[in-house]
Amino acid sequence: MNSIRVCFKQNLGHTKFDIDVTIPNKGITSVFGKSGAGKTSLINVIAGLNRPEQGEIVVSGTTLFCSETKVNVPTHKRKVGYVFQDSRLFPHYSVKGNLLYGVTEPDTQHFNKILNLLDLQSLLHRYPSQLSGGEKQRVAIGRALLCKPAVLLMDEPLASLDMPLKKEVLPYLEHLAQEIQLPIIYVSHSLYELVRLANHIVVIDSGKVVASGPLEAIWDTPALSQWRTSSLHSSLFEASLASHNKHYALSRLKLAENVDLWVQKLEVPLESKLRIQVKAADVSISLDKPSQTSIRNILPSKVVEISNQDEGDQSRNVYVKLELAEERFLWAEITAWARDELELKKGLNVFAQIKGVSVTTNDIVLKT
Ligand SMILES: Nc1ncnc2c1ncn2[C@@H]1O[C@H](COP(=O)(O)OP(=O)(O)OP(=O)(O)O)[C@@H](O)[C@H]1O
Repeated sequence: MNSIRVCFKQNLGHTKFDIDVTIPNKGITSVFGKSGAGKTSLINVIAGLNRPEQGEIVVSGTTLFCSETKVNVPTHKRKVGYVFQDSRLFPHYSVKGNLLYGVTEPDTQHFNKILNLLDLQSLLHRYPSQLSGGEKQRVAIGRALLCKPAVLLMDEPLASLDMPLKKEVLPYLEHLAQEIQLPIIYVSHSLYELVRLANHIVVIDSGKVVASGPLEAIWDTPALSQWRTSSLHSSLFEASLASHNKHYALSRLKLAENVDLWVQKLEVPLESKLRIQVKAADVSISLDKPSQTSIRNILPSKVVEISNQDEGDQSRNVYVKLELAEERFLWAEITAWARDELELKKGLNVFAQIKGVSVTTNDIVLKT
């Protein structure tokens, strides 16, 4: 009942799709994978734009497609909102006309809520040709939401925007995910968008699901690690805001029982749930507990893995995986020289050090 089940088999061109995945019925699920992996085809099956040869699609207890019982709800009756890469607004309709297109039962309260969420009031009387790319996408999202869908499908909605415009639209998407009780399935191949937006991730390759789960759990698996360049090598944590130190403008985040991290002060309420990204390059390792140091975060941990950035090249930096608590791992990037001098090996107890100033608000995303 409280999930979205997508199970189907279909041959499209050279790709043999064989998908069987269950997606949570809330928050943002990112469908992630390289170009041609099958991301768009997956959401098109949910929307009814692709009809699979075999399978079952169920959204919140409603069967949209079942090959066995011959159910195939037509697209316009599926209660599915769809936002494409390009906004696909009607050029001869004003923003208001575009927003209300497809609305069968007017609901002023809902209309005003969506206008506020996406900040569309001042655009209502403009025409698409008078809007920026980011504004067009906000209107397209509003139009999809005004039809009161049971699920919102978004196919790389930021792909056609350049970085400044992406940054302009992203906060709206973050805000939307917190404010509307609606599952969003978000196709992307951007790690940046993934970290900012996704609660859950489904990684697709050649028409098959290679990983599915909460982002923090999948982040460290081979399904995603192959996407990370060395500058993006990092650890992801779910954390809650435990306290503020107003005097020193710092906030304390709880990563696990007895594992706290001081970061630059965050303007969010206590106990907020956050996602935090700690770059491996900002973590150093000490064998003894440093006593007189400027570094605020000194976390007892154990070495569980040492991997080379480039196997066989001993001169390069290495990545050390440290266990902070059960199922809480932190990556440190150090030189091969430091690894040898500290005689690091699996099972060794060490201290991880992270500067309080190295984790900034850019590395922290509010989840609730
Ligand atoms: N209607 C179709 N007919 C034939 N082949 C198709 C059709 N739709 C998709 N395919 C093939 O299925 C594969 C997956 O395509 P899809 O568009 O779903 O990938 P994608 O992951 O969304 O890619 P991109 O990120 O480039 O949009 C590709 O090899 C594509 O050529």
